[in-house]
Amino acid sequence: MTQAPVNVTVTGAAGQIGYALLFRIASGQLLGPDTPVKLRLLEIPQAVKAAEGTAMELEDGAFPLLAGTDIFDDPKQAFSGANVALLVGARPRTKGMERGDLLEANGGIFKPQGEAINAGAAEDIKVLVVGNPANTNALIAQSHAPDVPAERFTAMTRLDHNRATAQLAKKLGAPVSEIKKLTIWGNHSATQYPDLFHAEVSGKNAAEAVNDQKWLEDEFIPTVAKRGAAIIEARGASSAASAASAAIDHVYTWVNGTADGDWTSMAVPSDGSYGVPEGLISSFPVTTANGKWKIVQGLEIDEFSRGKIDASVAELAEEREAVRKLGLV
Ligand SMILES: NC(=O)c1ccc[n+]([C@@H]2O[C@H](COP(=O)([O-])OP(=O)(O)OC[C@H]3O[C@@H](n4cnc5c(N)ncnc54)[C@H](O)[C@@H]3O)[C@@H](O)[C@H]2O)c1
Ligand SMILES: O=C(O)C[C@H](O)C(=O)O
Repeated sequence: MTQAPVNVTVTGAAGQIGYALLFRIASGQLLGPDTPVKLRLLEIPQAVKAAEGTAMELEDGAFPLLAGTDIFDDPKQAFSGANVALLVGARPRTKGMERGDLLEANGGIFKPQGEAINAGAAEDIKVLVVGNPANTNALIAQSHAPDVPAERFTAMTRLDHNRATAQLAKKLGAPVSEIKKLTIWGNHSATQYPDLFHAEVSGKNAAEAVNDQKWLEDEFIPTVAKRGAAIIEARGASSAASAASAAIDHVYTWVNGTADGDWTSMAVPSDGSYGVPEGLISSFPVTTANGKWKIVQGLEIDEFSRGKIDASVAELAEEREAVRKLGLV
């Protein structure tokens, strides 16, 4: 190890995504094979013991890039000096819980975490929110970190992006590596819009290669948008390894850059591009370079896509209104 370790804070470390994520971070897949990492795990007090068990297993992995693991139940300590923060721990929806209750419960998590990031994270902090409702949780955290540049707060739609890539590859019998420029627009929810009209398969337009609007509308979009629910139905628990894998992809791409001629999907604070109200944390096509993301500009949006993007963005605006009323942003 030649460079100083990068501090990676992971919340919800004893949860199922945490279990799938931490070993991949320790093995170098989050930041690259030359970057040592120090893990800072945040859990609620009742789950600290389980997190300690995971830390023992991390030790037993003898990962050359893992410079240590510390466990906290206090956000201020966990985010102190953090260079990368993966906000995975969230309050799941339970029976009888309304959306407003869920937003309020998560406000109790993401407000203090935003404040802790503001108070003590490193200058170059990059935040990825995975815990649902991810876009609005990211907005809550970002609103409570006024000294951190807003663009450092992102939410995860990479899992949706990867799901859409896999579905398209299957439909066309093409390798996933041939699929480029796919976009998820909007919210990480059933209203999200996976866009094939700008995507390419082996250099050709994906929507033209599919040439089947019925499949696109009746199968592709609902399959991708409702995949999370389908996994819960099949597994009896929400996606974990694929979510962890997407979190790795999201941060790796943010830090190491998108390939020439390609882009990825990230939920980022809108600058008003494509008519998405400023400040909403909405998914866009983005390129990344030198640790910074940029929304891809100048794409033509046809009427069909416009309607789908507007519907998902309207849901994000409603969520923002709901958390505004709760005094959370
Ligand atoms: N954005 C996405 O694509 C995506 C995909 C899958 C899952 N998710 C979401 O990710 C979240 C985590 O999923 P999971 O399967 O790991 O859940 P889980 O219930 O297995 O684990 C969540 C962990 O978070 C911890 N936690 C709760 N409050 C916390 C707090 N204030 N600080 C620190 N830790 C806290 C819990 O103790 C628990 O260990 C859920 O909200 C889930 O809906 C998002
Ligand atoms: O946890 C969920 O509700 C689903 C999850 O966001 C997913 O997309 O798999």
